[in-house]
Amino acid sequence: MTKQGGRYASRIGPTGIMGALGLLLLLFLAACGPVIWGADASHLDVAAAQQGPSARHLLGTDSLGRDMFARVMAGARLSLILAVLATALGSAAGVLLGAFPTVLGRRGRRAWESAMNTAIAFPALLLALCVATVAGVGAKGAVLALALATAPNYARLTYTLASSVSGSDYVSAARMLGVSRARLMLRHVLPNIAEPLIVTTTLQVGGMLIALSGLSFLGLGVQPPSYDWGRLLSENVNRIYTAPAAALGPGVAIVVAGLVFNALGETAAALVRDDAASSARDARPRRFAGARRRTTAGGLPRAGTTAQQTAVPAAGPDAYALRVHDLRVLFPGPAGPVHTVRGVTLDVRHGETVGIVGESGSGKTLTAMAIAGLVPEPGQVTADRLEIAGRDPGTLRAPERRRLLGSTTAVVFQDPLSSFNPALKMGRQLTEASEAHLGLPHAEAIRLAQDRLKQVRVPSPAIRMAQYPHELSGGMRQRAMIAMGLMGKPELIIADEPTTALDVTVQEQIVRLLGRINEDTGAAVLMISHDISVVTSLCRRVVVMYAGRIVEDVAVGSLLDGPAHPYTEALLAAVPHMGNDRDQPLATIPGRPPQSLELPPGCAFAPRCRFVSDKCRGEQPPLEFRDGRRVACWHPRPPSPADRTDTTTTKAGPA
Ligand SMILES: Nc1ncnc2c1ncn2[C@@H]1O[C@H](COP(=O)(O)OP(=O)(O)OP(=O)(O)O)[C@@H](O)[C@H]1O
Repeated sequence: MTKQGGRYASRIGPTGIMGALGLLLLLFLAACGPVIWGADASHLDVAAAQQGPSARHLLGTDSLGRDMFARVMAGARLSLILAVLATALGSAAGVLLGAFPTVLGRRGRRAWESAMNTAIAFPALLLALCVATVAGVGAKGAVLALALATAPNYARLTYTLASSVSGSDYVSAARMLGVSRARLMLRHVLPNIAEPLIVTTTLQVGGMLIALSGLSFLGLGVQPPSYDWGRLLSENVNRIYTAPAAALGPGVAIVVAGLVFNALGETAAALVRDDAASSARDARPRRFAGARRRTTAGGLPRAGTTAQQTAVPAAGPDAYALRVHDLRVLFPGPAGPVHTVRGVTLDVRHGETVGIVGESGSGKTLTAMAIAGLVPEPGQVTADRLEIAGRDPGTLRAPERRRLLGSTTAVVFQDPLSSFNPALKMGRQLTEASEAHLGLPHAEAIRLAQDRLKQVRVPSPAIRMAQYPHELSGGMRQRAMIAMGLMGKPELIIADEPTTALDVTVQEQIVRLLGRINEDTGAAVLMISHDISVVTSLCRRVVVMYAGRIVEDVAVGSLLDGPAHPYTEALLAAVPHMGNDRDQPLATIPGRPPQSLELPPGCAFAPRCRFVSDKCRGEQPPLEFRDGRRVACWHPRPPSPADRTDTTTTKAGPA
């Protein structure tokens, strides 16, 4: 037995072993029951009618003298086949129905949810009885009725599971590569929800067997001369006090078979739970694993409000990899709309490296996700202008938009593990977009993927492509994610905290890799980080965000000479460096960033700023171009450090 096989066997436990043995017995009965006992089961012997148990007739005989034991054994085949058939039909219809909303818009999904909730609220057995009566009394009608009655439950389960998976980074990554909705569902969502669906289906077979027996018992299922356990029970139940064995035989068979399927389902569920727990343990060192990321569908910007901020200096129309003017993202909330990104204007030239920095919650990620069309619902995105590589994705039809984003933009997410589909090998994920968009033959797509992996210095690309994401180290996965972005010809690489989940040495390698790709391919890089020192090591320009707005946009050289916004100054002062006096506590920024719902009327940084004036509290400063940078402050700091005497930071005392 392999190591893996041994590990599973040791985790199956007594319930699983009983279930497995029971399943073998049921399979044997289904395959051989009618062959071995079929003749006895239908042999009429009126002289021996209605006998009690004896050595010849273990369970006695029925009213026509047929051997009840033989009938119970031979009846197993029809009982089991009908239960499996009804479960298969119900689950297949339910999964299809549950996957359907993924191709619907928001309104369509709402209507679907209401329809499903109504269908689920209707009692399943009552529905089955109605359908069985309408579809015709008999085995076919009973199977159809029960399949129809269980489909809505499956549909809702599939929908709920699919919705949770669609929020994961790897689905966003695949969406970003332009993978169509149907393909997303088939290759990325369904394989990852298969386990709970299989567990539910196994449990369902037992329930279905009991329900079908119930319909046969009521005379709505299997009709004579055919018989299943429910039918046998119904024919002999009137003798329960005189010859109980004849009635108890089929009853016990139903209960035992139900228990076998329950034991199998429970064992499968326990194995799935164990696997989930061990993957969670494996993932623990990745600091933010699972805490992220609200990126699923979400609209692309529509033209909306007027620009309120000063754009960066003019350049030719072809000079930009990205142009975004007055970008806004809001989420409807119980206390009114929550404005999370509030009028961001940002142009990135071809080949430029721009870093977005700011504390947690400043709107960095949502800005990037809005650009990539990945803001989760119910987020609403508007912009005066949004162009990637000179084209506005908002004006394109869905397939063209997918193609544009998939071929011109690459997104590197924070957690390299959650960015890949755990159910697919690396090779399939890397080649997917180029096969779908560029129409490359499979062999060529594989060659391209291997080239790209080499380009990002992943050793032995052919071996890596045959592995699953969890078999690669964190740094290697992040390189592979970058390679995946390079499968097209990206003009813009959006890297959302690409190093946060990695250890320090690997962080440095990834930052260097992004720099090299920028030089080699000329792709612009938009790097998001809360660590200003990581950004300055890669980027030539730094955009500082606070409370959903840009407060300073400055070249790295000028920034190191001296920041203009007190918030930028405070961020820089809070970076620990080798020159720090170890006896002194680290500098921190006093106070905390405002919540999106409680933004002050004036400058959002005012409550934490040492240079605050009445004007700051009352009026929001516009983002204005001055001294070669953009800054939103009523009291910008002098450009030269020599002119400064104050600091906005305080020293954190020892705990
Ligand atoms: N799906 C959502 N629904 C409602 N509010 C959201 C949603 N996603 C983000 N926000 C809010 O929007 C604001 C900006 O979030 P965003 O993730 O862009 O911040 P960030 O600067 O990237 O922070 P971090 O570094 O922690 O990721 C936060 O206040 C956050 O709570």
